[in-house]
Amino acid sequence: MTAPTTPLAYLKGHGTENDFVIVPDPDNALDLPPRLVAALCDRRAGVGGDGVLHVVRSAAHPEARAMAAEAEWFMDYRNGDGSVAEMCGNGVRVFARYLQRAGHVRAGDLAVATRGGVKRVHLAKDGDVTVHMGRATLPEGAVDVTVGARTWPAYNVNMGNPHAVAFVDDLAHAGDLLAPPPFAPAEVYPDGVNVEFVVDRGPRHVALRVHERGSGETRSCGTGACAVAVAAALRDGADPAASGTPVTYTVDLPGGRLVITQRPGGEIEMTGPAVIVAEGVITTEWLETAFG
Ligand SMILES: N[C@@H](CCC[C@H](N)C(=O)O)C(=O)O
Repeated sequence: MTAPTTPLAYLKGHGTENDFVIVPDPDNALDLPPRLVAALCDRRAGVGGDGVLHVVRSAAHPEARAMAAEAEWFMDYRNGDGSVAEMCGNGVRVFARYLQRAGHVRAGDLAVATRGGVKRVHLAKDGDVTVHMGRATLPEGAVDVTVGARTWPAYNVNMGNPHAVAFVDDLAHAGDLLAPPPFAPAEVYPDGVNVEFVVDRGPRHVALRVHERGSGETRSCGTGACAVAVAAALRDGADPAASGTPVTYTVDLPGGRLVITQRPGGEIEMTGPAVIVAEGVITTEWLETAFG
């Protein structure tokens, strides 16, 4: 793998305004060091985005080779600071939309390999995209999240990546979210955590703000919306396994709306939009500066 030194094709996309720089690289020929990812995501000196979707054939990537028989394409997701994350729910929808646009897949059902396992996706040609996100896990142990003088107990929900979900009276209580909200005990999330602040909007309808690990406050987080739906169902005593019926929450985020359904077997589905905004070329001059 080599760091790119010739013009680099990219696209820009978003899902409920969680925005991504998409870098197609089917043969995994590019080295994308954290510094380059962070430079691409820079909103003033780069393209701008909450993260990078590196599009690679599963067979060409050491982390995805074992999934190649099930899913031809691997979403190598990176946060805006260049760090690697296990999963990105909005990213998977945008990734699928890119594959459709590039002619790699048709509308309908497909599979995408991620570090969080293979995700089944249903892709409508001009409509929303549904991702089968798998089951949440609920690691043991109480967690508190603090902003200023306020501290809340949080639900610890893992969607392949870690989330701390705090129900608050007012989304403004989350403050400016310019830094990761402190949590305790520190050892619960040794690799950091995504933190969601949630208010009720009505029956099975919530709204949230999120501070994402590695990206800061974003306009949406798909895994975060799923974690919030799981936490809300626990709080509300809405157990799909016990009732034998699916439980659906509407989740409003600053950048749009996601609909999250938990099936009786625990499987979670997320539905929402996925948009390709632009495509272009990163110049050699800029790449030299980014590596300079
Ligand atoms: N925005 C994503 C989550 C991206 C990864 C997250 N920041 C992490 O580090 O776990 C989503 O839509 O799920």
